[in-house]
Amino acid sequence: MNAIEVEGLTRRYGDLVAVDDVSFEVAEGEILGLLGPNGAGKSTLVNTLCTLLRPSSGTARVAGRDVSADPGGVRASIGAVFQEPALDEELTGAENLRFHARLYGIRTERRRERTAMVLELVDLADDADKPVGEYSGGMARRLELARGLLHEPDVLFLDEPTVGLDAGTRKTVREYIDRLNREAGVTVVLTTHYMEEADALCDRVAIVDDGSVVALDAPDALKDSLGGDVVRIGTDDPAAVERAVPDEPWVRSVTVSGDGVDVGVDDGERRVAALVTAASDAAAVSTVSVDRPTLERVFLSLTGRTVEEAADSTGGPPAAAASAGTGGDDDD
Ligand SMILES: Nc1ncnc2c1ncn2[C@@H]1O[C@H](COP(=O)(O)OP(=O)(O)OP(=O)(O)O)[C@@H](O)[C@H]1O
Repeated sequence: MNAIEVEGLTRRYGDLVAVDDVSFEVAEGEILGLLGPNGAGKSTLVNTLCTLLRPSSGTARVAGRDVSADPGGVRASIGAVFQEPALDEELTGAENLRFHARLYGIRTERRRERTAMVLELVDLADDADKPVGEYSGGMARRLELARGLLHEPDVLFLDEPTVGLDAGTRKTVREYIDRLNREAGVTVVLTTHYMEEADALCDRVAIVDDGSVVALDAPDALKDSLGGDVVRIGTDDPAAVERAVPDEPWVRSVTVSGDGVDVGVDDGERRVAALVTAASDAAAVSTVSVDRPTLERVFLSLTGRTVEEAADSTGGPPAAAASAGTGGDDDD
């Protein structure tokens, strides 16, 4: 069964169409990333699936329940971690969880068991009795992930789960998300504007731009759609190197540029030695590099804009967009 089925979903704010006729499915146990610049419509889409916003038109089923007809059923089946932290800093980690468990009507005897289990899952058992005010940003985010799992949801929604964390902590939080998915078997839908996060964590990535899903596939498949890797061979005789490129099925394209030759190949790292050997027989080779396609380049080829330009045009904050634009691990 699919964990999520979205059909023709549209959500407007007045005249503004924030989510525009979107359709997709998420399989049980999958990690789906919604990747796009600030203002693309990711939060609106997630909030609609979480029943915080009503669809303007179209349908969505989450864990087998329709968001419009059975919002209560959807809420009971999902966990959610939003951008704004929602922990009580004066309570300890364990108290925060027990409070949340009561809100969800988890029975007293089960409460203790579930709390211990989720704290273990995010490695916070030893810090359970510290006030959350004394937690680091990464620990607090891990506690939020644990809280989202307390009532054993089928689907966990995470809106920018690592935003505002430093690069090292982001990596750790990602590892926990991966672990929750594998060990708790929960389907995860997360929004992100970090290219490398989508690439590293998600089984499939939906690229969202201007309210639409413009592509949805596994990260490698999205990158492969660009035509593989490019081996760049620097030389002062590009014409000779061009002629020397072997006539093999794995060579997809050969392009001469001013000071070198770009060879499009299926698997750059495996082919680079053969290409350099052939090129060196024909001319002096000065530099060699392998350029792998990135999700950033996928975004550019699909939308004609970089993520940075797209965020500027939708009014997103430039600082966040800039870090997405480089795909780097710099802080927000
Ligand atoms: N409550 C609202 N009222 C009016 N317009 C809104 C509202 N919330 C969002 N929007 C607009 O809808 C569009 C999509 O916003 P949304 O927050 O869903 O994008 P996003 O991709 O999640 O970006 P971010 O990561 O910055 O939250 C934007 O143009 C935004 O300005």
